[in-house]
Amino acid sequence: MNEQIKQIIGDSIAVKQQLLSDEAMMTKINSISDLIVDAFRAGKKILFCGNGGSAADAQHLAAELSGRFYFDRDALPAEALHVNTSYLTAIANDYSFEVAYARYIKGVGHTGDILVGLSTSGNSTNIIEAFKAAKEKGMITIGFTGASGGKLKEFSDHLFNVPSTVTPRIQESHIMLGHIICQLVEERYFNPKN
Ligand SMILES: O=C(CO)[C@@H](O)[C@H](O)[C@H](O)[C@H](O)COP(=O)(O)O
Ligand SMILES: [Zn+2]
Repeated sequence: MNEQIKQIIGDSIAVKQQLLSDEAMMTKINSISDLIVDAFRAGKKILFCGNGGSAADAQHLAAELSGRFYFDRDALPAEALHVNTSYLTAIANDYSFEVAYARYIKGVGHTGDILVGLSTSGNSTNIIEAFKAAKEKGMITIGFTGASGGKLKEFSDHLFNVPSTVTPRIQESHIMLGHIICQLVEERYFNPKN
């Protein structure tokens, strides 16, 4: 029993250890954080989307920015696309779940806005459709996926493909990467004097 638990924790650490030793990953985290800061300075917003646990990650990360993270400061324009359940259930019921996020992007997306999609497989159709709609709107797309990147790779301007094929292990690294980016964005945008 304890061995199984240790195995799972070890597997999660091993994925993060790979990220830790990936210098290109450090560079990418830095440059994406700057890209998001630049977008906010230009009056743009960031949207997040995902399914299941990744929907939870999407709203978690959006709230770090729209709320507060490490210190008190003004809100940043960030939201997750699934949080309006009346919208989501109506569109899923009247059209299809596949188009729910894409339709929202068509309504609110503008050139230079950023769309972050979290999909461990990289193959969730509603996320891919959202990325296609975002590209048509001139938005910047950032994919968070598993090792292969799946179909989302093709539609991602920037890709964080975590080196694992196991959904929960990938998600655990997604939220770590997302937290790091939110911290860097908050520090760089507000430049606290401490
Ligand atoms: O949280 C988990 C598994 O850890 C699940 O809810 C998981 O997110 C769902 O099965 C998703 O539908 C998987 O979609 P995706 O990551 O392949 O886009
Ligand atoms: Zn989960």
